[in-house]
Amino acid sequence: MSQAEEVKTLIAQLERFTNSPPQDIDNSTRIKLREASKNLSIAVELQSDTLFRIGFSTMQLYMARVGNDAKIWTVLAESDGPLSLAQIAEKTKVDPILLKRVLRYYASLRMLDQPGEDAYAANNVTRTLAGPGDIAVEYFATLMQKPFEAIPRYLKKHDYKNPAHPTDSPWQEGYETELHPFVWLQNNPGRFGLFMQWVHLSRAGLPLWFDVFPFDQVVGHGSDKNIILFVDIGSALGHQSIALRQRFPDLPGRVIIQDTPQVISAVQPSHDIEPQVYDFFTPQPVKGARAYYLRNIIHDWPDEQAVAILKNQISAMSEDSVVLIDDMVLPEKGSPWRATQLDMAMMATLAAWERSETQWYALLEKAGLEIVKIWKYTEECDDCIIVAKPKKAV
Ligand SMILES: C[S@@+](CC[C@H](N)C(=O)[O-])C[C@H]1O[C@@H](n2cnc3c(N)ncnc32)[C@H](O)[C@@H]1O
Repeated sequence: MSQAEEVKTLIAQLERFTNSPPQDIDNSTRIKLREASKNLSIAVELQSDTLFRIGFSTMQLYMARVGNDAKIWTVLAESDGPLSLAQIAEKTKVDPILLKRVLRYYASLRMLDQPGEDAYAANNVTRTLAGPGDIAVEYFATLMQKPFEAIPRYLKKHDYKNPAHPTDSPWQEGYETELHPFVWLQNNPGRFGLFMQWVHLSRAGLPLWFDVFPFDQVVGHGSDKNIILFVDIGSALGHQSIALRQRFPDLPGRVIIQDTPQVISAVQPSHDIEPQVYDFFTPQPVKGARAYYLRNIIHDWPDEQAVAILKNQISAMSEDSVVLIDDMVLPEKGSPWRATQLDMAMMATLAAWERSETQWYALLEKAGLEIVKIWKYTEECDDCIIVAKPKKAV
């Protein structure tokens, strides 16, 4: 077969799968298929394709927001079948002349399907944007817009040094503030709520850490109702602790969630979980717990603060205690794009970072901890549970 014939066959196969996406494949194969087709698409780009793809990348976000604001996504997603332009205009009150242009844009970027000249239907992207996607669009188009836009300005001004001070990053440049984002967010409760929703949503649908890490065996073995089983530090509203209780309903032991006064005051007590105000820059007050769990906490901070947080836990640990760090552990090559984008967001907002395995070993060494084992539980972000113990106790 000539290369031209080979390509023709591949195009036919890709079109077939695009029209009817394969259902009977495991998640790992689905990711490989997604990446292979995306990589191929970029590999065959002309110069002008690249310029349009990158140059217009923010347009898609703002046009997605138009779809939220004008309820185009929900109108389509709630319909049992395709709708005409007139029907969508009637329900959304968007000028039909404008609407036709907007729908044409969405169809060209597969944000909806257009099965006929005057027929528009929801696809997988539309349904995401109508559902939880509206939160993500709102988050990136509002809260993240200023720090992201400030990245080049900030880096140039700072001679391209890696941001390493928590209150000196593109966030402060973009918002013209001296406040750390967590303090800024506390002063802006509406924005804080949006941030928390995004934190939750950003991992929706991915495996949970105890799908891979055998918590009941490694941490919960021989537990009883009097032991402190799990301390969830910087827990937010405690989603992970609730999920843990739901997964191991018969595992006895106390579960404590800790966060700032503002967050803890918003917690609705449930699942026998004890909320507690705690500042992780002070020594841990809960002594001798089986597990001190930090999910997406250490990645929020540069090394100096990360070490301080970890040292504050060591002073409370007993022989049986472990630290469980739930964060990304990036490989030296081939990090997933979700992870690298989150890493740039950490740089832009918190002067913080997602760390590679080498960097985790170095950081924990500085904090006086030794890594016992790293359990990877997502392919999308290389999320891992790092099990660590104080150096002397290993
Ligand atoms: C990125 S969120 C992670 C939340 C949660 N662990 C999760 O993975 O969903 C960081 C959390 O750290 C909390 N936090 C920030 N500074 C803190 C401090 N000094 N002491 C305790 N919690 C703090 C924030 O309120 C927020 O809930």
